[in-house]
Amino acid sequence: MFTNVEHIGIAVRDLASSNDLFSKLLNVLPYKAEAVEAEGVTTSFFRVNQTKIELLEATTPDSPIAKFLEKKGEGIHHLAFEVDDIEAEMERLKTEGFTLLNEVPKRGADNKLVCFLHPKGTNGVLIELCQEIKEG
Ligand SMILES: CC[C@H](C(=O)O)C(=O)SCCNC(=O)CCNC(=O)[C@H](O)C(C)(C)COP(=O)(O)OP(=O)(O)OC[C@H]1O[C@@H](n2cnc3c(N)ncnc32)[C@H](O)[C@@H]1OP(=O)(O)O
Ligand SMILES: [Co+2]
Repeated sequence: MFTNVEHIGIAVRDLASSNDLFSKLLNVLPYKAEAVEAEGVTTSFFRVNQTKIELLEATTPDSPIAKFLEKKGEGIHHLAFEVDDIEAEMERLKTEGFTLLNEVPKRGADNKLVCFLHPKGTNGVLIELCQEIKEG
């Protein structure tokens, strides 16, 4: 089940200057910075009540963020939803005809397991599913 919008992903060229900009805009400081090597990104997270903003800077030229910036410039990159059971949702969405970009949940930032859906099948919006990794 989709439970809420987990974060809005924004592709930026320079994390330091975008951190300053979003700190001024939101009047809060980022609560976390985290590199996700497998994605070739460094992320910075802001929280506004229940909503999170994830700023993403590319760390490799072949990163999805680098390609996005090349093609579209800075801007909203993806919409992430929290799900209660990512494997069940991936199965359901596959049955519904959505294209999964990874067949197995992969480790994301901010202690999550994630899966992405191809934007071609979601009206041009890159969708990310996130499930909190419960320690223990
Ligand atoms: C996981 C860590 C962190 C987290 O929250 O935990 C993240 O969120 S990391 C975020 C970065 N990682 C990803 O985005 C992984 C999933 N993305 C991909 O697999 C690719 O970026 C993909 C398949 C969406 C696009 O791949 P690529 O750019 O190589 O292909 P094309 O350029 O041919 O694009 C195909 C088609 O899709 C359009 N496109 C690309 N990116 C986006 C986007 N972010 N939103 C909407 N549409 C997008 C692109 O324009 C092409 O359309 P066309 O009409 O053919 O131009
Ligand atoms: Co994300």
